[in-house]
Amino acid sequence: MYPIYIFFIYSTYIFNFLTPFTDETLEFNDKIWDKCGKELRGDSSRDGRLVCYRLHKHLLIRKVEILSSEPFILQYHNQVHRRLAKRAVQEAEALRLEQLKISGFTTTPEKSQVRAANGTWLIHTGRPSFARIFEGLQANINSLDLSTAEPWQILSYNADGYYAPHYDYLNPATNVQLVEGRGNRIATVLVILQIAKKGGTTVFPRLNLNIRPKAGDVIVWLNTLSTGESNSQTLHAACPIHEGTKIGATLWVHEKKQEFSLPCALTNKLYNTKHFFS
Ligand SMILES: O=C(O)CCC(=O)C(=O)O
Ligand SMILES: [Fe+2]
Repeated sequence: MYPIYIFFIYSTYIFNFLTPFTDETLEFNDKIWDKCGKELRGDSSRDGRLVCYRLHKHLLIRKVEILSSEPFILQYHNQVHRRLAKRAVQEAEALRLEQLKISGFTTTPEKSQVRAANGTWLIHTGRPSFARIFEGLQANINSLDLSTAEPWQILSYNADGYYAPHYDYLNPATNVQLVEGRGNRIATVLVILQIAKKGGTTVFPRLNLNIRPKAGDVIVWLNTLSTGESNSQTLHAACPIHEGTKIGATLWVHEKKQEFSLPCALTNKLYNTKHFFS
């Protein structure tokens, strides 16, 4: 069992050099972008799996869709109220969003960067709307302790913006301090604050899944198997924006502190619904 870390060193919040786990040269080609324009439902088309559950604390009904069971990908519908999402967009726009540097490799020189978006980091409670969204997420996602997440990463993609195929799982060799301190990025929580008029879906090419969320939806997925190994099926990308601006805010949640809510890997390498909705 992992030692329990109570304090995290804030100096690890200097993140601009963080790299997604792109050791293998990823295909950055039209085949992946082709999937962007399609209705691809992954394995969720096999049977209807819309799960509704009641949040006891707030007496609210939530609708959660299981988009993929392996890896586990959930869409929380209308998790963030429209007005709150709008206020968060205004707060995000008032921050200094700049082209965040991120390194990686692509195979086409004209798209030589991994991401074309403006963005910034923001601590969880750094702005009132973001603090409320964070609190709402924590009340809904019982199985993850979000306090181990890195600060919000707010991304604003304008026309022609995109985020090339990548894993959120970090390369432990190049992110030693963060991975040793908190473990790797076990989960990603992506809050959609504003959608583009055209384009900008979130695609998981290896799962044949192209997600077209609404503003206020939250997509949650697990980047690892329950053994802690990275799951290469989680390769994903933000499709190019053709019109309008897409704004999202991501929490990358780390392994440490999740020991008691998620299963040990004694028999089963995979997570399932009971770990999320019990
Ligand atoms: O904006 C998206 O659709 C994807 C964002 C993403 O991959 C991330 O924040 O890690
Ligand atoms: Fe990502």
